[in-house]
Amino acid sequence: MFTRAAARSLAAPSSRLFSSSAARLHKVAVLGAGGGIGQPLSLLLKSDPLVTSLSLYDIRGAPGVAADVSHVDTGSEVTGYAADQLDQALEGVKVVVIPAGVPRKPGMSRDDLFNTNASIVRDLAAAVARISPEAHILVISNPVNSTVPIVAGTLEKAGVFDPRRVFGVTTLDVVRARRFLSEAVGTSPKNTGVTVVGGHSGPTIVPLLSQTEWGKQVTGESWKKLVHRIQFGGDEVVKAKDGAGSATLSMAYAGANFTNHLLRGLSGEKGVIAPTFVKNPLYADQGIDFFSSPVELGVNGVEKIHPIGTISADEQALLDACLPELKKNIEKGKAFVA
Ligand SMILES: NC(=O)c1ccc[n+]([C@@H]2O[C@H](COP(=O)([O-])OP(=O)(O)OC[C@H]3O[C@@H](n4cnc5c(N)ncnc54)[C@H](O)[C@@H]3O)[C@@H](O)[C@H]2O)c1
Ligand SMILES: O=C(O)C[C@H](O)C(=O)O
Repeated sequence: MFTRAAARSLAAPSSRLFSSSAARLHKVAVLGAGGGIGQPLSLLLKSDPLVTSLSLYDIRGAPGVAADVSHVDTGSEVTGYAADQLDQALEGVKVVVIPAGVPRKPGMSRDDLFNTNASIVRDLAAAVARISPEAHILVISNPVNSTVPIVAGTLEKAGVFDPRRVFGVTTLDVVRARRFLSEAVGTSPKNTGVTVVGGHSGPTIVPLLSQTEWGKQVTGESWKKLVHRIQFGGDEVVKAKDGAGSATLSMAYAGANFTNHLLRGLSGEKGVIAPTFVKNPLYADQGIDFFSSPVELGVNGVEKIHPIGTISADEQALLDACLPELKKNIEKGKAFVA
């Protein structure tokens, strides 16, 4: 289960950022570094002492972002790569974070992004398979429920898929759940752990509020409203940005946080647990072989997938609504690669 200690560490990346563990070399690439997420994410990764080298790639603007970020006074080297330099950008990388692709506008679902983003993600994954087949890939581009199976399928076709090394970044759902629950019950988000399982879109986002002492305090209509806000927090931002895109700054925070967790696991730290959307046996017997649940991260990536634990009848109903939608999204991604 997602322990309270692990929950606390998820909310406190900055305190961890400067308490380095093992001195390993971690070259991290950001593909889509010139974008709304890519730029602040690159800045946050430059501040992470576990990142020793940062490789920034985009079809436009990455060398400029790299020049800017490289002046920040931390130890890592930063290099920017132009559109025709993808292969160079991927040389020797340990971790590849992918926020490349188009964001939503009001009125769109994440699935509406599929037609554009599926091929972007597939082509980037194919390049990773060729140049750095042992890299860990963190997928941010939406729709995550489909883009992760696309990345996995692309690596599989290239003969280099290792389920321990492909992750859908669902951390923003956890970040929102902690923030919104802490607002509702008057606690500090740092002490308000929440496990969120399932996928990353509306009804596939399943917060397990009953598993915490604070979450249990929220019942009836308040529970329904809180769950709705966690599931549809992305829409709140899309609406407020009014055509200028979706969450970028909170996503960069969440993406840097999850990357830090992975790097800590890769560095040999024990007990690093975070929910993430991975190849997952929990519901595989129902044809759902990707699922987000608390995952222990270790020197090889996914070390152990934890079960979701005891849930309430209301949460079971959320899960029942999640699974068929998730299955459809996963199958769509797989069919695209096939
Ligand atoms: N997982 C999550 O929780 C989460 C949260 C927020 C946004 N997102 C998703 O992240 C993606 C990016 O959002 P954004 O707001 O940064 O968009 P953006 O348009 O601001 O930036 C996207 C960047 O990707 C680049 N790009 C496009 N094709 C590329 C390619 N083939 N190779 C490299 N770079 C390429 C663009 O040039 C651009 O700089 C969207 O799909 C969005 O839906 C996911
Ligand atoms: O809502 C979006 O489209 C972006 C992202 O998935 C989010 O949850 O903010």
